[in-house]
Amino acid sequence: MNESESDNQHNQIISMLLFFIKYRDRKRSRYSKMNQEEYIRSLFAQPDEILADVIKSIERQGMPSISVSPEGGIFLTMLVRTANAKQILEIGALGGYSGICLLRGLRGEGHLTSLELKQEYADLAHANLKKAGVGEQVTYRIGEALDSLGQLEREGKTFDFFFIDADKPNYSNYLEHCIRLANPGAIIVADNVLWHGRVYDETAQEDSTRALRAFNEKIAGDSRLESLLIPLGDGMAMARVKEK
Ligand SMILES: C[S@@+](CC[C@H](N)C(=O)[O-])C[C@H]1O[C@@H](n2cnc3c(N)ncnc32)[C@H](O)[C@@H]1O
Repeated sequence: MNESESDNQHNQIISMLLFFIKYRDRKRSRYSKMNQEEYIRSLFAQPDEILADVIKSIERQGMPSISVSPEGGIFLTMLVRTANAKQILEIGALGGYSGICLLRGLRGEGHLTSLELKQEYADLAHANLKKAGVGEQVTYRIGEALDSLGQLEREGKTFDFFFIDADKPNYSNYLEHCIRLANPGAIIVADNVLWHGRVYDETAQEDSTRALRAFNEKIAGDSRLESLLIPLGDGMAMARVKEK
């Protein structure tokens, strides 16, 4: 072996060793820099083209990026399916992300009534639900959700599943309406109830924080409900309306 061949062989061995060390370290550090949310998401939230397009459409329209988290969306689908819900009420549509997740949980027949303040948001949500193949199973009611809820009560409508995800100061009012509109055994879910940890930071006293604290106390203590707060995403409160 001449000098240049020996150098070549030496370089090849070094490259193989470096490759081995890099591969070993990558395997070791797969999870090391993840937080709890990223860990859960990496395992359970599979790439989803339909939902990714919803997020892109929201950004394109300059709307706020405040859809439910991917794992929260999966949870909604599973809950609707497990509850065997047929009639669903959503408060806060935005671009339709949660609407798609809720409708995915239906076993065929069923309907989503979605309350949204802004016509242009409901229009985008409806377009996205149509693209997802569930556009026929939704009705949007535009305006203040409290007005729409009163209207639904006057019409004698009832629901099996509720998702509260709109203005935080009204969460307790929304809960009261949902209980009145609930079929026995109905499920009520509300998003963002940990409010990035502010609800248990007693120095945090903004209106939304105080309202969410009051909501958590109400849903935890209401004798008409069985309830729990699940630390998923930004916190999801969940309750089952007891049979009377
Ligand atoms: C957090 S976003 C909803 C996100 C949506 N649930 C999702 O995950 O795809 C809140 C939505 O509630 C709507 N909203 C806010 N205040 C409202 C009100 N008083 N009545 C009805 N909708 C309201 C907003 O316009 C916004 O679209």
